Amino acid sequence: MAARKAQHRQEDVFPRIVIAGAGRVGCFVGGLLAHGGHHVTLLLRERMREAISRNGLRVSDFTGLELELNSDLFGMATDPAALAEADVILVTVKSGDTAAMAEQIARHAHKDAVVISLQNGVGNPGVLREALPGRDVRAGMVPFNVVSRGDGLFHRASSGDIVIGNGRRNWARALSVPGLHMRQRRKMAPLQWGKLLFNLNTSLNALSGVPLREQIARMTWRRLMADQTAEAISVLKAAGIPVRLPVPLPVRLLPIVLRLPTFLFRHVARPLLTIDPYARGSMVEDLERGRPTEIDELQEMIVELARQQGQRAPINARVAALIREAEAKGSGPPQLSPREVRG
Ligand SMILES: NC(=O)C1=CN([C@@H]2O[C@H](COP(=O)(O)OP(=O)(O)OC[C@H]3O[C@@H](n4cnc5c(N)ncnc54)[C@H](OP(=O)(O)O)[C@@H]3O)[C@@H](O)[C@H]2O)C=CC1
Ligand SMILES: CC(C)(CO)C(=O)C(=O)O
Repeated sequence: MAARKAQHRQEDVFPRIVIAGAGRVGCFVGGLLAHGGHHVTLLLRERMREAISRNGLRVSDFTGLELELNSDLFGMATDPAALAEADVILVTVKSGDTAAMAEQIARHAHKDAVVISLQNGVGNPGVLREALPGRDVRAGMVPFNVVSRGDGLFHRASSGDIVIGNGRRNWARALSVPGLHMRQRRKMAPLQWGKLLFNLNTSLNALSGVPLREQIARMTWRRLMADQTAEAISVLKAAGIPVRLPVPLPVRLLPIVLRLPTFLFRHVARPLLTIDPYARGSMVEDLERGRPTEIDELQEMIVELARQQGQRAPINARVAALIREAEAKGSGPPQLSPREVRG
């Protein structure tokens, strides 16, 4: 009994964290947690393990933070059996890999491990919960952008704190470390939908191939973003889905702010969000690497909801079709202009 209590106390102070699917978000978050003193194992693909073994793991961010992690500060594993040691599992695979990762968690992880989805899209926590009945599975929302700058360097290119669903234990407090802050929230769904509204631009960014900051600075792109967002907001409203943006701005004002002239837009957006020149949406790399994108979790969700409401969502449908075309071609971001995207 005393030994069990002591073990629990150990886990409270030093939880063992496994990053399930360490790519950009996973290596950045895992790197900072390890630097902050946590016991971290990156569960990752062999090609990622090799790259990190060769170059080391480095993390940087838009504030100028730069860290080089000693290899003895974190573990790496390509075998999902590594999940067995976890007290906390942070799921950072793309949505198409969630079901397979959930199966691996069900097979290897102990039942008390908390499972937190740090993914985009509103469906992933449900996929995890279905495969992991009775376990503490929480939704999470990562508002910031992480890019791989090569040679084991994972760079956070925009601002915002991670938000996770609440539960028996305040894991947000336990997992906050210098450079990485997390908050808990009771109702995650409105925030996940709000992040989805932001992520509709991730698809536009992949179609343009332009750095995110440059794209947002262009009025013609912002008008398209505004029209696409307004269409999605109207669909979500008709479906009765509450939405909360990841920045302190009422949802209905988002299209209005996007349509402001550039000098005014900058003035309004600056206190809400910092984006540095490295930022590129997470779908760009999917197209570059010929991998399936997360379009089913983004524009396709809006198109399907519109269909259910007897509405149409032509801009979202057009963007989804263009992404599918680019996926099928396999030759990377098609570098379309806003006019070409509108068709
Ligand atoms: N990057 C960003 O800026 C942001 C991303 N997000 C979201 O976070 C999630 C992760 O995105 P991101 O980090 O960009 O994606 P990445 O593709 O960079 O990382 C996911 C990694 O998981 C690996 N993987 C998949 N299945 C397994 C498995 N069973 N075992 C081990 N490794 C596995 C993938 O390998 P392989 O490719 O070989 O399958 C890949 O290396 C997505 O939902 C994304 O939308 C949210 C906010 C920002
Ligand atoms: C860049 C960001 C933060 C918003 O588009 C993102 O979530 C992504 O790239 O997937």
